[in-house]
Amino acid sequence: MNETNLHFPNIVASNISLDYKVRNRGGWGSRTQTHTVHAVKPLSFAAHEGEFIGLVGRNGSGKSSLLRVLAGLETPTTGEVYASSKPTLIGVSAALNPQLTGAENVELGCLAMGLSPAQAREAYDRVVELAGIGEAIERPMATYSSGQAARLRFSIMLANRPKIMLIDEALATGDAATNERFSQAMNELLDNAGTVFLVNHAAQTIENMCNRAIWLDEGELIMDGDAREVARKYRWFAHQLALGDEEKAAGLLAEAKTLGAAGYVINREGS
Ligand SMILES: Nc1ncnc2c1ncn2[C@@H]1O[C@H](COP(=O)(O)OP(=O)(O)OP(=O)(O)O)[C@@H](O)[C@H]1O
Repeated sequence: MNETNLHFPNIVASNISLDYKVRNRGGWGSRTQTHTVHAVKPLSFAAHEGEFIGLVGRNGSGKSSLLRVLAGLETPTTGEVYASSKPTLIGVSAALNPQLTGAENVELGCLAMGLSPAQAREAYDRVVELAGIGEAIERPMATYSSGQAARLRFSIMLANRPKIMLIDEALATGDAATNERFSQAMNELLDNAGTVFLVNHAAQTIENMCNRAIWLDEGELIMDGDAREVARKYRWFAHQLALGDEEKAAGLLAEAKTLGAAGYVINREGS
């Protein structure tokens, strides 16, 4: 990615946070209590044209919640999101019908996303080729494996050529050839001044695909910077946790935080 292309922000998140109110049911005879989960703690960033941003963090760290706020599916508890066009969250807005064939769903999905019938017809071959599910395209979607369904859904969403795309784990299900095609499709989107957010548990995927990464832990923004640097630090942290060395992991987290977030977005533009 050419650094000089990184100019205009497509999304600005200003001091956004998200709390969920959760009702805890106690044991037999005890009263129901309500408590608050701080899924995303106040954070800010700007995401620019041409940026492919990976979100990393352990389970429950707030990655999906952040995507839902960016997509406008959750109202942030504090702060605001400004976007240059409506972000598309993969998997949510495709109103697909499991009783219909993949081919019929391509048509339905394209129309549901606002393409005209002529545009839907024009997009059809592109979508089917990108999904790469072969003859299964003529079978009802109810018969699809979860990977095939995810690939078709993903390809339909791309047919609309969204400028801001939010992807929650969708790529985890593809084989190497599919992922290669998806990566090409996304590079096209990035070259056309788009911005992509990708949640993926594999730090390696983030390192390979993204040019920037944000690391969340317990809803807090730990690091925001070069994908390679963030992914490597996160992987080392996760490795220590997996080994059961919580003290070392806590030290790495604290160190990453000091390298941290502040200034990355503002400084990198030289503005
Ligand atoms: N609808 C909800 N109601 C209440 N709490 C929720 C809800 N959705 C998520 N949470 C809580 O918010 C926190 C962040 O969850 P979130 O799904 O955003 O994490 P994540 O990083 O995407 O996790 P994972 O990697 O496991 O998918 C967790 O503590 C989770 O239990």
